[in-house]
Amino acid sequence: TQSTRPQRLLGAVQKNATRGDPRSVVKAIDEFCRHKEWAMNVGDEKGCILDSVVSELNPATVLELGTYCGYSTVRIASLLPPHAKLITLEFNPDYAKIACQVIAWAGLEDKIQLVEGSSAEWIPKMKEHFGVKMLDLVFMDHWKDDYLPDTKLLEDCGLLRKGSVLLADNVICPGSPDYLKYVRRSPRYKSQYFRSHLEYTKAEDGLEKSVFLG
Ligand SMILES: CNc1ncnc2c1ncn2[C@@H]1O[C@H](/C=C/CNC(=O)c2cc(-c3ccc(F)cc3)cc(O)c2O)[C@@H](O)[C@H]1O
Ligand SMILES: [Mg+2]
Repeated sequence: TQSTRPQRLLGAVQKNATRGDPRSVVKAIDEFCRHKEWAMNVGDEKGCILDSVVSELNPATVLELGTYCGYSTVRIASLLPPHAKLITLEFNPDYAKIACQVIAWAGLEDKIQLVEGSSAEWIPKMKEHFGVKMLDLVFMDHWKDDYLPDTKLLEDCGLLRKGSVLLADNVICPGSPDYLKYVRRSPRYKSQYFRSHLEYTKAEDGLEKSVFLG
């Protein structure tokens, strides 16, 4: 049977990256996507912006919405302090299976909790099920129409505190206009646009960083 693109991406990681070396996993995926097959990872250019936001924040608890193949999961987790935790939600079982193996290859299983399920189902369970008190960082990279409803759900579930950071990918391409309007107009957020390019292309895209003001 034909392999899928995520399966071929995993193959590139297992062939070219060193087990236990997260940066080599990130590099192997970027090479694969730049020279073999494009895939919707945040990529190396926006990835550097992601790295700087994570490093500056030094978060103890991170939530990622939309694991896909685990590229940004590995990228974020490789920068977390020793006891920090990253919970990543992915509702496509085939993608979750690939991401799980990418995360294992990077040797980051201890920092990452991959949950197979939807944001709508699991955001309300964060506190009781994972013992999460507050989220220091949320990286949004799932369906773009769900950025806004899920942000409201995070607020309603009391998961954001003064200083919590929402970092959203693709606010230009494919775009999430309703989300952008909301965080830029709301007095409860201080929002900032980091201009960049759509992964592995010259098209404009960017990340929006929004600090919750409480
Ligand atoms: C709604 N709740 C959800 N809960 C859990 N997982 C969810 C999810 N929604 C989606 N997912 C998962 O996240 C991932 C979805 C990502 C959606 N991303 C995009 O569409 C996207 C698309 C592009 C893109 C840009 C230009 C273009 F021409 C074609 C594609 C670039 C990106 O960086 C993207 O992130 C999948 O793995 C999906 O199964
Ligand atoms: Mg994206």
